[in-house]
Amino acid sequence: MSHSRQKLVIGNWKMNGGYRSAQALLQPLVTAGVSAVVAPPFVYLSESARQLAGSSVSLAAQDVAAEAGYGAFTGEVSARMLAEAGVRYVIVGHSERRQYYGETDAQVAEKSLRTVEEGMIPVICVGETLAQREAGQAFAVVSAQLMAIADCCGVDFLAGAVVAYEPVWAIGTGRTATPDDAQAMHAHLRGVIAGRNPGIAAGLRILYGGSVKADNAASLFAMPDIDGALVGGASLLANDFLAICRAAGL
Ligand SMILES: O=C(CO)COP(=O)(O)O
Repeated sequence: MSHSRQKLVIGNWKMNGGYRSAQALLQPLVTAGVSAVVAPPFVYLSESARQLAGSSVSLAAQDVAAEAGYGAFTGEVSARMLAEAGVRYVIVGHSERRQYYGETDAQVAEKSLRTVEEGMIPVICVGETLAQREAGQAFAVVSAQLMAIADCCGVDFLAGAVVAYEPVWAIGTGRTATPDDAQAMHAHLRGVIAGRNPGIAAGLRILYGGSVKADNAASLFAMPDIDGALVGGASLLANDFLAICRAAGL
């Protein structure tokens, strides 16, 4: 059974931007009327929401607190605050958070739950390291990361989520997974979810991330199980990001 999934392209600015460049990156997207999603750093979210009001561009946050509501958690930003600021998607479990800040699958699951509780959509990131790929463990590692979320939150939870496959060795390295390699992983993940619930698997959007550029986006998007992209470096170049959105038909 074929299932039409709307493509999704998210620009993850990471810890980049600057107040002026944030404005300069958003304006061409607004003018172009493209249905893209951008994830600026927390401090730019409110101002970005004002700039994007009435446009087809949506906002994502790069992380969220695992704790709900408000409370004494210095330095944390809660899902409720993000929702109030006009955020629609939240990136959770990015490999940089897992690697540098020790985020666990359990924390990623909690953050995903908080996101949905506040009416937003979690973008759950999974991906293997180069050592894991070379050891032939890529499929096992990545499906375990995804199933940890499904086990904790329930597989039905994925109906309101997006998954991003980002092989760690392809992030910021210029070394993109080949469309065939990415497709193989996406099909594997969809198959694992289908084992629990075929309907949810068919509707689940699985994005690819890792050195997606204007010149390789179309070949990735042509793959049947690649439903869009989570773009890092190229999302900081307005024309390149726009070209990637266009390649997705947005
Ligand atoms: O980590 C990424 C997006 O979240 C990918 O980053 P690059 O596109 O810079 O490789």
